[in-house]
Amino acid sequence: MNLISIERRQYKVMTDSQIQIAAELEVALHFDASTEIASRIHFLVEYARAAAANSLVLGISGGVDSTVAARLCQLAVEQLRSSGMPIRFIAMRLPYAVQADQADAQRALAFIQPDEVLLINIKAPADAMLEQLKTAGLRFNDQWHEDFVLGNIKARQRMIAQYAIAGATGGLVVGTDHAAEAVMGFFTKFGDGGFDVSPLSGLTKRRVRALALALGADEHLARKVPTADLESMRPLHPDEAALGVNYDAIDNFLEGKDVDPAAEKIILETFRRTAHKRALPAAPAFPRAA
Ligand SMILES: Nc1ncnc2c1ncn2[C@@H]1O[C@H](COP(=O)(O)OP(=O)(O)OC[C@H]2O[C@@H]([n+]3cccc(C(=O)O)c3)[C@H](O)[C@@H]2O)[C@@H](O)[C@H]1O
Ligand SMILES: Nc1ncnc2c1ncn2[C@@H]1O[C@H](COP(=O)(O)OP(=O)(O)OP(=O)(O)O)[C@@H](O)[C@H]1O
Ligand SMILES: [Mg+2]
Repeated sequence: MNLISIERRQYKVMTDSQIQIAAELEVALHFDASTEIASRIHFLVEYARAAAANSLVLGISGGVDSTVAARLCQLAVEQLRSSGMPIRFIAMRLPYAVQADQADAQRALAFIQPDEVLLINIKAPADAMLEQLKTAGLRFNDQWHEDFVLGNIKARQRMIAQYAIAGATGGLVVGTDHAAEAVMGFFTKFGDGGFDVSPLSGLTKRRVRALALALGADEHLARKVPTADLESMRPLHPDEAALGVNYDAIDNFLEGKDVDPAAEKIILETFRRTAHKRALPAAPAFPRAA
């Protein structure tokens, strides 16, 4: 069988929804880790040059997404500096008190080798906001509800810290969103969903892990269990438990492979429900003057 017929056969089993969503999220049919690394560094280099940015800024959690995005940033700024542009990569540690997997964040920093590391503890400002909301009269259904609301405040507090540093240094905030999170709307709107450049766009989770390994990260970082780690009542709660479907199924869906019908149903329902998170703010459509 030649290459063309293999490709056609793979494409043929994709459902209409798979084709439409993979196209919307720009998931490539083919993947080669070293080509992806080169093109994503090239993107960061060209964008930062055109924007005349003095810095790239990104939070480092110890998870594989920020590990990969950060290493791409560091390699991009090194390339820019070698061509005479003064730009640095600022890695931000943004724990809420002491994070349970802080050793992994240190391990990630050792791998990334960022120009600069800034540590901001987000507990005090996040707690202060929650307290003010409660003082103003906000009531929660139960402790889980309160913890969930605080979780999104934490994600937005991290966004505030990153934009403060980017604003003060003439830099750009880097995001870690990729297709496997985007399809599920699994991010906090204007929290970790708020950024200027998105070097992992279009990748599935297994492709992010492949980039990690190709960049030289160790197996522990590359294979780490994904966690938003936003809930104080459930530290390191795995994304897959929260999503109700595993990343293998999400990746298979996006890469046009066979997916269990129950998993596909969850993915499609979640994709539709979270459309607003991938869109510009809703606005009235006024008829245009002729
Ligand atoms: N139809 C609609 N049209 C326009 N806007 C709409 C809307 N429905 C809700 N909204 C707005 O969207 C808000 C809800 O969205 P949002 O605030 O994001 O909150 P929400 O989607 O409820 O929660 C965020 C989810 O993402 C997860 N997360 C967050 C951060 C990082 C990660 C990770 O993977 O590491 C995961 C987190 O665990 C949680 O499950 C509403 O409060 C409302 O303001
Ligand atoms: N404790 C933290 N310190 C600094 N940045 C954080 C922290 N927690 C989350 N972030 C930022 O929010 C982003 C979104 O979190 P997310 O959990 O999706 O990614 P990750 O932790 O890098 O990888 P994974 O999804 O595999 O856990 C991170 O990539 C990182 O930039
Ligand atoms: Mg994480």
